[in-house]
Amino acid sequence: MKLITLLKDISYDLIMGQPNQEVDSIIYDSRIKTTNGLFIAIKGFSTDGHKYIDAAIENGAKTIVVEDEVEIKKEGITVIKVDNTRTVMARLAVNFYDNPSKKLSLVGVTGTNGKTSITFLLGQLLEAYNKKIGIIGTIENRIGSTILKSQHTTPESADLQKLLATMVDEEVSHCLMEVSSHALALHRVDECAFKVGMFTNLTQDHLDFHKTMDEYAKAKALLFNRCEVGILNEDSEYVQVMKENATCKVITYGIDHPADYRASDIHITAQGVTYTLTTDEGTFKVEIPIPGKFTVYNTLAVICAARQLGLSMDFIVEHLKGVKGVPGRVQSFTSPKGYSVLVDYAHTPDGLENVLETIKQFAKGRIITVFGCGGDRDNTKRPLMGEVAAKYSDEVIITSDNPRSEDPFAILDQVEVGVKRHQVDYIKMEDRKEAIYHALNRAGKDDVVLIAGKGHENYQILKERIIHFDDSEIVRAFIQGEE
Ligand SMILES: CC(=O)N[C@H]1[C@@H](OP(=O)(O)OP(=O)(O)OC[C@H]2O[C@@H](n3ccc(=O)[nH]c3=O)[C@H](O)[C@@H]2O)O[C@H](CO)[C@@H](O)[C@@H]1O[C@H](C)C(=O)N[C@@H](C)C(=O)N[C@H](CCC(=O)O)C(=O)O
Ligand SMILES: Nc1ncnc2c1ncn2[C@@H]1O[C@H](COP(=O)(O)OP(=O)(O)OP(=O)(O)O)[C@@H](O)[C@H]1O
Ligand SMILES: N[C@H](CCC[C@H](N)C(=O)O)C(=O)O
Ligand SMILES: [Mg+2]
Repeated sequence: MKLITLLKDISYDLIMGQPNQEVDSIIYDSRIKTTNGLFIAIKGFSTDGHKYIDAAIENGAKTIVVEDEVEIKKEGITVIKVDNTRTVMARLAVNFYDNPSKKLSLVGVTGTNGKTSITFLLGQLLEAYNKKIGIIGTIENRIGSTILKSQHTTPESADLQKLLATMVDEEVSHCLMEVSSHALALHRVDECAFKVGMFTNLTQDHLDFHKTMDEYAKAKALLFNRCEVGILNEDSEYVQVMKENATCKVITYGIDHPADYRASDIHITAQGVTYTLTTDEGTFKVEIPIPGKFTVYNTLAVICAARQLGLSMDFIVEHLKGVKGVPGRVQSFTSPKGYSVLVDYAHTPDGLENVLETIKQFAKGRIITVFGCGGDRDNTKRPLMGEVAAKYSDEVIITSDNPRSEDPFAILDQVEVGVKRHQVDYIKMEDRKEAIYHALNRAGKDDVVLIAGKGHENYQILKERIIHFDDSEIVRAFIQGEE
């Protein structure tokens, strides 16, 4: 494609070279080899892409897009200067891939917790309705039955538009995408046309990045400027921020407050939830084989979205009865010794509180919680998660999550500060496998062991390397050894 075609709707200065330059790919990482690549220099949090322009040219880039003045010695290079390379990257990618989000029904889900769960549940309903779906999110990216590895919950704009274009080529009719607050703030989803946007909830996380809850909420609210219909949780204390910023039609769901889709008469057991749904279409009995009050919220959102996408209420209610749980979300195992184990992805104070509240409702014995907190992430959530774990558990084992570049023992100490706020038996065991074994060895009949924080993850990110690590695999092997 010619550079001049790509620059449609972008204001820029041509610093050197020629606008008819051929462009065969859009990249933001100099380490990628190209023939006629267009390299965009992004000022990041750890480094500045402008430093890698020579490396990008060495690897085949012929066009460079910059924010700063740069000196380029090599001949035959075209340089374009713009005000903001992140926003321009999104526009260039949309032009390069011919605006793929307009060619399918794009559903975006934002909120602190529940995004993955909602995309998986809605995906199951749409597949039952014979639609070919795409998923973009934390666990994986998926095109029909083809699974692709995901690096981020929401990809960078250039990668995202490429993925959406592949979905269009593969005749995907609906793409269900998790939209993280980082993605909204860092312009990864700029220029995407969402048919439906969904808001789950907003509780503490990512304050290392957003600094305040208000800034975090405002980032989430950006989604509701980009969609046709916004589906909002009326029970969230941040729903007003979403509404104030929404330029789309709004539909609400909730339990505690009047809403367009409202659940009442809720029953929660270890096997699942049932509730009565009231909408302007009437009253419906809903049954879902996944436990947790959050399952009520997640399915209310899913039902609203499915109605917007044209599925009938009868179809939705019938198929929700048979949905499969989401990998690593309240995934349960039973030991022949009579205790049960839940592997769950709760990694925020609210997520952990929700899953522990659910366990409390059905646990006949003691609750033993094994968890930790990720490194290089919001460190203010660590004592809060410790406090929640101690409040609901009979025993707490503080261990490592993904320590990343941090000292794992220091993270355990920060969690301990919160654990100490309640009277509870606790121990710190840095090695996560040992910690899980310790918990399982101590569990007796009717006890429930919660292993939280890593859910579906099959790796552990340490300072120097990433190792294979899978909570479910460890639990399964341990329980098999008891048979
Ligand atoms: C805060 C954040 O999101 N940072 C992401 C961002 O980094 P950045 O823009 O600061 O980039 P940088 O590393 O400083 O580099 C600047 C530029 O130089 C380029 N570069 C760098 C080195 C080189 O040799 N050549 C080169 O060209 C880089 O490609 C980049 O374009 O862009 C990078 C490239 O895509 C990401 O790897 C990086 O993710 C970091 C590692 C990260 O951990 N992000 C997490 C927090 C994240 O995004 N999480 C959200 C939410 C999770 C959730 O709650 O669901 C997600 O959507 O996954
Ligand atoms: N609606 C909800 N409200 C509160 N907690 C929830 C909700 N749904 C799920 N959870 C809890 O949060 C954990 C994470 O859920 P899920 O993976 O669906 O969230 P997410 O928004 O995709 O998270 P991430 O930010 O990591 O992408 C679950 O394992 C469960 O314990
Ligand atoms: N999407 C979240 C996931 C956290 C999962 C937890 N296991 C961790 O590594 O902190 C994040 O990137 O903050
Ligand atoms: Mg997710």
